[in-house]
Formats: sequence, C-alpha cells, structure tokens
Amino acid sequence: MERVGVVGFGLMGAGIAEVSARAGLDVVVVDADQAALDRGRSRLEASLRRAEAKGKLTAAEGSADDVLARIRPVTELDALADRQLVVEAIVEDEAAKVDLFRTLDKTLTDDQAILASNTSSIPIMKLGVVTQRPEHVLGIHFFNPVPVLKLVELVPSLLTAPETTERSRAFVQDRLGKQAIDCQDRAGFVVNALLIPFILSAIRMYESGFASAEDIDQGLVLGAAHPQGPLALADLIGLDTTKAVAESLYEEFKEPLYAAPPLLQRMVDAGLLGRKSGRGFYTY
Ligand SMILES: CC(=O)CC(=O)SCCNC(=O)CCNC(=O)[C@H](O)C(C)(C)COP(=O)(O)OP(=O)(O)OC[C@H]1O[C@@H](n2cnc3c(N)ncnc32)[C@H](O)[C@@H]1OP(=O)(O)O
Ligand SMILES: NC(=O)C1=CN([C@@H]2O[C@H](COP(=O)(O)OP(=O)(O)OC[C@H]3O[C@@H](n4cnc5c(N)ncnc54)[C@H](O)[C@@H]3O)[C@@H](O)[C@H]2O)C=CC1
Repeated sequence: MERVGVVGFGLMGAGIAEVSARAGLDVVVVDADQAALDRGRSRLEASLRRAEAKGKLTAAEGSADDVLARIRPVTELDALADRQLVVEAIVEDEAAKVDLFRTLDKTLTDDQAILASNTSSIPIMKLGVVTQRPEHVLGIHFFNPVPVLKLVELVPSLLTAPETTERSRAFVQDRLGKQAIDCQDRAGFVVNALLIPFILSAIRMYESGFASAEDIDQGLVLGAAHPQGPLALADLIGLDTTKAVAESLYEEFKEPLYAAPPLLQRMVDAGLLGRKSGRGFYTY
C-alpha cells in the first residue's frame, strides 16, 4: 500500500491524511470545494507544526514540510483513479456516502483497490452493496484526534473478503502503527455503541438542570479519570456528528437510550456544533 486517498478534509480526513503521510505514503485528499480544502490544510498543518515544535516527528517522517509535500489536496475525485486504498471521511449521512461509494467504485481503476469508510455508525453493508466490489469494501474507523488515539476499528461486512480485512489490518497496524480491533457490522460498532449513549445521558442530565456542564464534566474527569468529560467530548466530536451517530444507532436498535435528546437537536439546528463552530456546550 503506497498510494492512498482520503475523501473529506474535515476533522477526521485531516487526521487520516496526516498519519498516512507521516507513514511515508503518497496521499491525495479530496473535498467538495477550495474553501474546505483550505480549512483542512490549515488544520493539518497546525497539527504537524505542533508535532514538529515538540520534537515528535521522527527522522523517517521528516520535517513538517516533508510530510506536507506527500499530500495533494484536490477537488476532483478523478485524482483518486490510481489509489490502492481510499478512506471516505465525509459527513455522517448515509445518502451522501452511498452516492460517493457509487462514484468511487467507478473511479478506482485497480479492481483490487480497497474502498473504506471512516463512518462512525452507518452499517458497511449499505455502502458495499452499491458498488461492484463489495468484497473490497469495509469500515476502517479511526478515532479523534487521529494523531493521538491508537485505536482503529476494522469492520468487514458480510460480503467483505477476509483478505481485504487482513490487508487493511496490515495497513493500520504495520504502516500507521495503530492498534486494530475487529467488529461486527452493526451500527456504532464497538466504541460508539457504548460511548454515544454515555454522552447522550450526560446531555439529558444537563438538559434536565440536574448539574452544570462544568460539574458533569469535572465529575467524570476527577471521579472516573476520563481525559475529558462527556460534554467537552461531544464538542470535540462535533454535535452534528454526535446527533447523526445517535440517529443511526436509534434506527438500528430502536432503544430509547440512543435517541438524540431535544437539546442536542436544537443545538445542531442553531449551528452550535462544538469546537468546529466555536460554540457548543462551551465557547472556544
Ligand atoms: C465519533 C467517533 O466515531 C469516534 C470517536 O473518535 S469518539 C472520540 C474519541 N476521542 C476521545 O475520547 C478523546 C478524549 N480526550 C483526549 O484524549 C484528550 O482530552 C485530548 C487528546 C483531546 C486532549 O488532551 P489534553 O491533555 O487535554 O490536551 P493537550 O495537552 O493539548 O494534548 C495532549 C496531547 O495530545 C496532542 N493533541 C491534542 N489534540 C491534538 C490534535 N487535534 N491533533 C494532534 N495532536 C493533538 C497534544 O499535542 C499533546 O501531545 P503531547 O502529550 O505529546 O504533548
Ligand atoms: N468527529 C469525530 O470525532 C469522528 C468522526 N468520524 C466520522 O468521520 C466522518 C467525517 O467526520 P468529521 O471529519 O468529523 O466531519 P467534518 O464535518 O469535520 O468534515 C466533513 C468533510 O467532508 C466534506 N464533504 C462533505 N460531503 C462531501 C462530498 N460529497 N465529497 C467530498 N467531501 C465532502 C465537507 O466539506 C467536510 O470538509 C463521519 O463519517 C464521522 O461520523 C469518525 C470518528 C470520529
């Protein structure tokens, strides 16, 4: 695996492009327009400059400029034609992902190329079946912030070839230095099926006036050794993404614990999306 592609240059796409380029891979990143590419590039560059200033870039990775030189941001999906692996990281919207998978399937010229989704919650089968290569489609789910968190969930669908999963495992573990866990193809996989109801419970607690956002978060940081509290974490993930993940989980399992609380819905309607919009449960 030497030539990879990433579609979506948002929070996650920038992180996936960064760790791939730091591993020496040739990376093409696609987003819908130039403004999104510029935002993605600024985020990625800030992360790399910070790593460089802290002396965290290894000799093999090279300087921040060396890493940036391995990344080509473009707006045209055609630039992905020669990729051996493409990781889709666009918005958590099933219809948008289905459309994109249909197109990517026709764009990739290598019929062995792997088409992966970084989806947080959408069943992989829904994406595999719209392609002519469901055996080469799977979930490769990274965690935010990608340069920091070690985990990747590997999610084969019922139609994914075992060889696709093993090539993907080699990519994330041997090339990127991540640790993979294996998940069945059901909404939310392992981590989000557990984490999202926890975050939703914290939002309900706050919504009911039971405690302040600060006290809820401090409770979990100081009392349960979480690196940050659930409301700060929702702001980090993005409230739009948190809501979309809750909706996929609810659609799959119909359990009230996955239902997005009204406050979360209103905040998303209001454009209060967390860190990425400057305001969520906190102001940034
Ligand atoms: C929704 C999904 O589908 C799945 C998901 O991803 S769910 C979300 C999962 N993520 C989490 O649970 C994150 C939990 N939070 C954390 O791990 C930490 O609070 C945090 C890493 C975000 C910030 O940590 P912190 O100690 O408060 O801040 P800070 O000191 O700035 O950062 C710690 C380290 O991470 C690095 N870091 C923080 N944010 C970073 C970013 N966006 N990019 C790159 N590096 C980053 C810092 O450079 C720092 O590195 P050093 O220790 O080498 O100096
Ligand atoms: N935010 C998080 O903590 C995590 C998110 N994820 C998943 O990763 C994916 C991306 O999430 P984020 O990066 O947070 O979202 P984001 O909102 O930061 O970025 C999404 C990007 O996709 C672009 N985009 C949208 N439609 C597109 C299309 N059709 N073609 C090309 N680009 C398009 C947007 O312009 C934007 O730059 C989602 O599926 C999400 O569920 C996975 C792990 C963690």
